[in-house]
Amino acid sequence: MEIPVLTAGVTGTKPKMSWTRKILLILGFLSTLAVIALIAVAVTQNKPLPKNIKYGIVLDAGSSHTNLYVYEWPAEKENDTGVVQQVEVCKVEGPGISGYSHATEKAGPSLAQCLRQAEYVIPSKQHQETPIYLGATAGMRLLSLENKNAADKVLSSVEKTLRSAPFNFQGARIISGQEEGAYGWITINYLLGNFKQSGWKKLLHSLKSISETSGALDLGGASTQITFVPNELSSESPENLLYFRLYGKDYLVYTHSFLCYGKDQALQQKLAEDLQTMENSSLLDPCFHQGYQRTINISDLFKTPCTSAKKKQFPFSQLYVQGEGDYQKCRRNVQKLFNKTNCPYSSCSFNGIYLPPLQGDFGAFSAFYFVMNFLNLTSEQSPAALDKVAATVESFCARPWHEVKTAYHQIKEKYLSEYCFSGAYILSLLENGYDFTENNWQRIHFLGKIGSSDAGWTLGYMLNLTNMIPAEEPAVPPLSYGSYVGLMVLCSLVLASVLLFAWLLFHKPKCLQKGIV
Ligand SMILES: Nc1ccn([C@@H]2O[C@H](COP(=O)(O)OP(=O)(O)O)[C@@H](O)[C@H]2O)c(=O)n1
Ligand SMILES: [Ca+2]
Repeated sequence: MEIPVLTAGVTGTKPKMSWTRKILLILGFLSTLAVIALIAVAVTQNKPLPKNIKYGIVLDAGSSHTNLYVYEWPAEKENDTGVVQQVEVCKVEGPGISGYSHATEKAGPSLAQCLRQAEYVIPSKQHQETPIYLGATAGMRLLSLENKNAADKVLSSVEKTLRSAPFNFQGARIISGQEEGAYGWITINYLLGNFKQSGWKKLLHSLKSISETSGALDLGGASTQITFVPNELSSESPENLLYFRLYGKDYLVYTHSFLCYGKDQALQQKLAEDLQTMENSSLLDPCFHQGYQRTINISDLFKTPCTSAKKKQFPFSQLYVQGEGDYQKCRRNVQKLFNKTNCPYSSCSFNGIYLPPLQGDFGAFSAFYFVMNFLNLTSEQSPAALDKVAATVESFCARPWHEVKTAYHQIKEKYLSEYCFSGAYILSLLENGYDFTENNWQRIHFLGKIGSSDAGWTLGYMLNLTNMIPAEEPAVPPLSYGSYVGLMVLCSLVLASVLLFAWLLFHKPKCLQKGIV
């Protein structure tokens, strides 16, 4: 059988390629190469680089104990919002540093174990560049009022120990109540992302010229702070007003710190007040559980500047406290700590201190959280109404001490015995002191942590001292690096397709010609 020979069009010599076809072919080849190169660049450049992490340490020297916090953040993003987070907290054994007034040289060494813990958490090659700060709060404020010399010695001892640690020592000092309030407010708003204004929120805010921040309520052992942005600007009491410019926005913040109104000093005040009308040494106390007993040295009760004005001669040296477990009576008892009679301003909290009308949501942390969390009253999903909170404290106070002790045997007796008083005190402070009502009660959010970081003043303090909160919004390129590369690849693909299409259009290859395909 003869095999048909296809000879049509074949002349024996190769057909000459036209110059336009050649250029198109070269262009097509080059754009394919460019696309491959761009994709390769996109893939390799977007691989996560090894993270460059920075660290900072803050010690919160509170009246009851000291906590050491380690924070970390990516070095490149120092000025962004919400990038700093807590990676470690270490609770120092023993009392707060103000508790070393009779053995001041022991204050510093008490911090050694937590410093070693920080050395372990932070890579050794970064120890030298890691700043370390210590801020002391109301316990040291009181000690310095009572015995300035002892307070100075405690701070020197603490400084000596911190200088001997391998970190970059930046100072150990007593912070003011104003700073404590302000830094607590900065911390929670930074962690809640309230300073960051992106997308529609930014547009909405610039239209309405508002910026929603959350107020801060901090309850310690020796002082308590209230800080928020009031609705109307008033210069009635300038010492309570602070001005901040953060991320391109102005904030006028009201703050006040009540020394002696932390929950431990408030209890001392209450007992000192009770003593004034006592004829013998035994006190039936409605703020402790029935069956609970405690003996208190009267001289200890009047040592603190919070009670010294009530000091007088008593015919007994010890006070025998017997629990009665009566919440209503306790509330009436505690309420006396808030003097509402004189107010030289348009409105006051108590003791003649200016307080503008409450505004917005509040984050309540430290002992506000510890106590409410113990009483199971911190659920964010179904926040309890004020009457439910009062009923819960009331029924807890009514439980006999032996029952409470058995039910919560894992909790230290000192803490456990005072939750009834603390619950009543918190309600009295918020209701009688600050005038929270059933209408705005649910705007209080009891928070322990936000993300991985504890709510408290320490983070705000570090952000401020390391200049990590810029006054102006950092200029950011309109596109992220990834989006830029992506867009480049897309453009090249479009270009390549256009070229290919042009080539097909002007130089129809045979396979596309009618009749063949
Ligand atoms: N787990 C905890 C830890 C502390 N606390 C209390 O929280 C308060 C912390 O106050 P603090 O030591 O920071 O004192 P300030 O210097 O802030 O007034 C103290 O009254 C502690 O007893 C608590 O109730 N439960
Ligand atoms: Ca505190």
